[in-house]
Amino acid sequence: MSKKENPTSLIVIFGATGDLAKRKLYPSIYRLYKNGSISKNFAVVGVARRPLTNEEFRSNVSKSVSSVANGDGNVEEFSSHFYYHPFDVTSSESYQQLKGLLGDLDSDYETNGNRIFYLAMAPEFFGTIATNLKSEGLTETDGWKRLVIEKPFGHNLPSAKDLNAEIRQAFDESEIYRIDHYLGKEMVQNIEVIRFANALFEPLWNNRYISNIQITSSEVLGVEDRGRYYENSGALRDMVQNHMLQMVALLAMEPPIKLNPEEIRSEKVKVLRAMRKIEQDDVEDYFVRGQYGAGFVDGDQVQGYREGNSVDPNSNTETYVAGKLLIDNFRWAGVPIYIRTGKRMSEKSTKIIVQFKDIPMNLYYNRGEKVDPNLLVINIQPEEGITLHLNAKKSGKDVTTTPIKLDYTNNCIDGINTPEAYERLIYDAMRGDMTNFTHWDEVALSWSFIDEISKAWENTRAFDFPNYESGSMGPKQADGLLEKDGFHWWPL
Ligand SMILES: NC(=O)C1=CN([C@@H]2O[C@H](COP(=O)(O)OP(=O)(O)OC[C@H]3O[C@@H](n4cnc5c(N)ncnc54)[C@H](OP(=O)(O)O)[C@@H]3O)[C@@H](O)[C@H]2O)C=CC1
Ligand SMILES: O=C1O[C@H](COP(=O)(O)O)[C@@H](O)[C@H](O)[C@H]1O
Repeated sequence: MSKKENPTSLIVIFGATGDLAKRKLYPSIYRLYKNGSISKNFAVVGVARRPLTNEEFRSNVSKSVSSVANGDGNVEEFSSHFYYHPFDVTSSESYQQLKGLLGDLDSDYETNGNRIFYLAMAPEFFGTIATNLKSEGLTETDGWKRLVIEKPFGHNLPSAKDLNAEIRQAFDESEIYRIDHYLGKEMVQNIEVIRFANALFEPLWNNRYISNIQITSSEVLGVEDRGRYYENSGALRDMVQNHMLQMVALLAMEPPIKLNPEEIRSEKVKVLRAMRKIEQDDVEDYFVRGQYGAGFVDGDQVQGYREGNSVDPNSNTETYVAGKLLIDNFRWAGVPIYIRTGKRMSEKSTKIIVQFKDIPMNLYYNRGEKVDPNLLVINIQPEEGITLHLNAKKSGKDVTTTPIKLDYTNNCIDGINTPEAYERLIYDAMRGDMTNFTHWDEVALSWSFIDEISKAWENTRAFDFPNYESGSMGPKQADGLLEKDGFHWWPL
């Protein structure tokens, strides 16, 4: 990993007029620029088809960073580093002109030939772009070259393998940065620290003391205008294959011998390998799917998934998934990890709840008192922090118990302004730190787990769809998953 703190580079963004570039990438690069994390020796080249001049492009970039710039006077200076190069990425001839532009900018901005190619476009273009970058000589540079790839990385294991083989013709694995933006979130990165820097937790982090783990990532928004993409994806591919399984891997991995990308990835891979594969015939016992119908969100009536743009009125696509995962290794045998994620739920929230086993004998039972289990809650978003649920004595003369909470909230501490996930990840890609990007082995193992479930769901219609109302916490059947093991989703 490079130790350089102010990296210099050209960043070529394919998909420069798209939603992701405008909403996430430009504001993140601006924040890096504003807080001095990247040197002034950088330039960004935007690629997309629509005809824009450099001036029009810069003005669009300025608009998209205005919400994070808060009226700062440096937005124009920032936007002056942006260049626009319109072409259709499927036409190989246009890459030669781009090559010329990059050569000029390399010398104008003294970027030492360092290049990031950021693919923020529909995945069907990923392979073509990588191939053309190589065949047209854009990857021949005096500095380093890196390919940053957005999700989804394939649609299933065979297509992911094909894509990987295609991009590996042009880039080495050590140059491929597969984005999973959850790995850039402050509290997802904190999982390792909470586990490995606290004597209080690490000795208890196993099947002797933990009864189950629950990971919930709920969204209030529906599928909006992404119906075309989502119809081919569903919640399983959109959220579980990547973000949810990455959180599982971080929660369950063994302590790495060193905090370097290779060692961390190797431990995550072992977790994914140990995850019990679910055969198609058994999917119903472990997974529940849902699709939202009409309902109310913040008091407003909203339509169901099937009424959305570019969605089949009889769609079989799931907008909600709950599942029970088992990791068959020494540490985790017998501890279910429940996951759930969905759109149009009652709140936007991502949380991990670690439920500890009950104490061997409850001295307070005799008095008819129930003692709650200890819970460690890792709040990923919107609040960032941890809450520890304990039991203590209720104030007064009698010895009775009361649940108490120890809370740590990042957002409440003055001066803490945690970087956006994309801000961190772009910075890491510029510094050459691959820790928070997914290695091919992780992608492949995740797909091989997910493929069995998606095959089972594609082969059987969900006759009860839509089976949850917009604004609810998902289908009732998801409660059954935990109830049969004697647990329930914690409503925290
Ligand atoms: N939007 C989001 O919040 C998220 C997006 N992603 C991923 O990021 C990627 C981009 O998503 P998003 O920004 O939403 O997509 P958009 O549809 O908003 O943008 C697509 C971009 O690709 C350009 N484009 C399309 N076809 C061509 C072509 N043949 N040649 C050159 N440019 C082309 C479009 O510009 P033009 O029409 O001018 O050619 C546009 O700039 C996808 O892989 C998506 O899965 C991942 C997580 C979140
Ligand atoms: O990757 C994706 O993530 C978002 C949810 O991300 P978050 O950071 O807002 O939790 C999800 O809406 C989208 O469908 C999916 O593609």
